[in-house]
Amino acid sequence: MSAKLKIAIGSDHAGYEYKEMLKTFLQDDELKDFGTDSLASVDYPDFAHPVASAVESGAYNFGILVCGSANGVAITANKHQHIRAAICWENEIAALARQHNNANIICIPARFVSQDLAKEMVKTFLQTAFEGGRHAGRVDKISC
Ligand SMILES: O=C(CO)[C@H](O)[C@H](O)[C@H](O)COP(=O)(O)O
Repeated sequence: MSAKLKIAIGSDHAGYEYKEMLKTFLQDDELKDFGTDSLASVDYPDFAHPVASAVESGAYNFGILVCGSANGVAITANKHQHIRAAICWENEIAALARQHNNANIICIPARFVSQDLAKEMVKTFLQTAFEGGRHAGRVDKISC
């Protein structure tokens, strides 16, 4: 039996419905929802920063962020020193984000992918290991 993952999740209004759907999908994991809590218009940094901080602190294994294009939440999360937030729009990209980049936050563009694909990508992201090897030195060089 594998250990429960601790996952931080957040979205803006554009990602709210996907976030709620993913919470149901991931009900067997330990999930903390950092908001938003409705479809009312909000500012994505107000939710991306708390999710990134939660993962950066080590309290959570992974983060999931959802907004319209995923650009806003990814740009925000990647301001954090130990965060590697990857925008994913195909399942293979979600796998590569883990295998090659050791990404710790998946950023989903709710306005451009289906809910089924979002679920598939999240499952892949959470279940795929970092390959290390030649990728480890490259990932180490990201921080400046
Ligand atoms: O990446 C984003 C912002 O840079 C997101 O796609 C936001 O969800 C989007 O900008 C929200 O747009 P809206 O017109 O305010 O709904």
